[in-house]
Amino acid sequence: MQSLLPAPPTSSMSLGPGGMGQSGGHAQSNLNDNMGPALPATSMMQSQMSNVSMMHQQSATPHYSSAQAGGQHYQGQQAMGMMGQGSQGNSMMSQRPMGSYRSSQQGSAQQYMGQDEFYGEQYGHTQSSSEPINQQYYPDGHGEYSYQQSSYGEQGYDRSFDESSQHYYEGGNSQYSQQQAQYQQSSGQQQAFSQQQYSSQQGYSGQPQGYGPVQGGSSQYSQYQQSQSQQYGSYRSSQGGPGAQTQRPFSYEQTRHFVDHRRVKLLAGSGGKGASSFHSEPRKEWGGPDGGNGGDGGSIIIKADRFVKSLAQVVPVYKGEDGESGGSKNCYGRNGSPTYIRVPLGTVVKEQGKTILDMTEHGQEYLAAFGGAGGKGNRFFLSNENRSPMTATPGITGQERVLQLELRTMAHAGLVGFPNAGKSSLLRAITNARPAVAAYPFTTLNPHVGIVKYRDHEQVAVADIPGIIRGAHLNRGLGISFLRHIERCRFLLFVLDLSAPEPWTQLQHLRYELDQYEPGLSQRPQAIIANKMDLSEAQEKLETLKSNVSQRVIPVSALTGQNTEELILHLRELYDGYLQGGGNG
Ligand SMILES: Nc1nc2c(ncn2[C@@H]2O[C@H](COP(=O)(O)OP(=O)(O)OP(=O)(O)O)[C@@H](O)[C@H]2O)c(=O)[nH]1
Ligand SMILES: [Mg+2]
Repeated sequence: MQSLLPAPPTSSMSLGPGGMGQSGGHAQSNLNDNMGPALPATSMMQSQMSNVSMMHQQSATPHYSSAQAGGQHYQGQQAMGMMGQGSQGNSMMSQRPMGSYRSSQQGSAQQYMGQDEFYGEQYGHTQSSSEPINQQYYPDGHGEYSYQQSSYGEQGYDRSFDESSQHYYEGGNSQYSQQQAQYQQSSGQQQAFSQQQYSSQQGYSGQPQGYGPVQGGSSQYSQYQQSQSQQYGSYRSSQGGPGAQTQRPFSYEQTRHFVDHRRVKLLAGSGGKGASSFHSEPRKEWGGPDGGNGGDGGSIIIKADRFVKSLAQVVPVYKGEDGESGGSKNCYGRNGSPTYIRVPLGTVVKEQGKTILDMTEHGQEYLAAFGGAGGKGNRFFLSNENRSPMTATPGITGQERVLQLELRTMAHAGLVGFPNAGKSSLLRAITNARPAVAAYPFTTLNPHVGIVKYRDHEQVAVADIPGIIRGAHLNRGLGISFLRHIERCRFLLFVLDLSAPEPWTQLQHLRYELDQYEPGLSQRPQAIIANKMDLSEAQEKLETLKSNVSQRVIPVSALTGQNTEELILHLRELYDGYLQGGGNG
């Protein structure tokens, strides 16, 4: 069994773009093979490219140089970070005039790098480090922000620019970034571009504010703040209780981009109308009806894509392309092209609360809304009885649906514990995943997935999810919305903090919260991990803990790496048990 121990952990993944997972693409296929039918291809798609920052900059260049909008997005987000400092937002801008700074940039790639430098100036941090050690700069949660920033380049690796540019802004953030980009730009030409980009990329309409010419920084900004706070008002209510609001600074909502549920309205394209016309040419006055049929409307298709990490880029409304109208001379209208909604693997499609489909395989498609059939031209109605039909029918309206999309992380094992128990530290200790670690609660805001690789090439995916606290099922803390991510985990690793006064009560509370979310969830195959064994008081508590629980307790120290081998081996035992059980139970 000892030979199964991995050498050093070599691969990892991060679910959210905020993660710093480092697995290469090749690891994905291996894991997919091992995940069994219940866990196909899942978390693999969620892996991210290695984040050597110099490589980011290099490889980000083609992306950004090909689309200027990227620079604008990024600018907007940087500006958000600054504004996250509270009232410093404006004053910082005055320290460094953004307009002239931007206008001196020659291309988007340079803008990107320039901002990096600018960011470094402001915060004393650059993206040159692959470690998410930003907490030293942002003890109040800005670490998460900068962390997400550093993963920006990673996004560019494995997705088209459009996807990555939309990815970072949940709800109104994209609007915000556009406005901010506009705000920062002094050139009228650039402003025009920004407006155009907005309408074409985001497809929003009726958002008057922020689209006119810049009227002066402060008024524009205050206008923004109003709309932004409204947008986030609704977001907060769906995400977390009052605890969540007080725990995180304002920038948390601004920069949060991992989205695991979306409600989408789908309006498939309507069919084009049929034409009514008659052929006419010299010496052939009554040439008969020649009105062509209209084209069919474009359908809307949901497609699972392993390169998509979250539902952040899914917009609230999708409108399919309408079919073209038929024309004279028997010309048929063109069919509307299908519209694709790309979603991560593990997305569950629901309608009115009922699960319709589970998107678990890369490339899997679901035709969610049918386009309407095109109308018939008058040629269609030609018959022996009626030699000159005038009738032409309009196209049929496309199907309309409202669906809920829910992302559920797919991993073999889920780390469950109170905030600060050391879940992220543990994931770092046993895999190469690099979730942020800090001494304040709720450091982790998105699920992260790391891979434990064994010498026989088996791979076990371990998910780190945000901390759960007592009353989480009543939406305290970050609530239990994240529990949906461990719903699919085949086994649970309860991480207990042995520096807490009574770690065993933590265990009871965790089990209770899990069962409140889904009865029986806490009964999955599990191990209890007694973390922080390096502390002096831990040994004594370990004995009490062992006497209080019947399950196996594995004492470890995520900080020093002490006894993590036992954990890795036990993980493998659980995994083997899962495979023997058919791989789906
Ligand atoms: N002494 C000691 N400290 C630890 C150990 N593991 C984690 N810590 C510290 O505990 C604090 C919290 O660690 P995290 O890994 O961020 O905890 P978490 O469970 O991921 O926290 P949330 O993300 O907030 O839920 C950090 O300051 C770690 O350095 C350990 O084994 N020993
Ligand atoms: Mg954490």
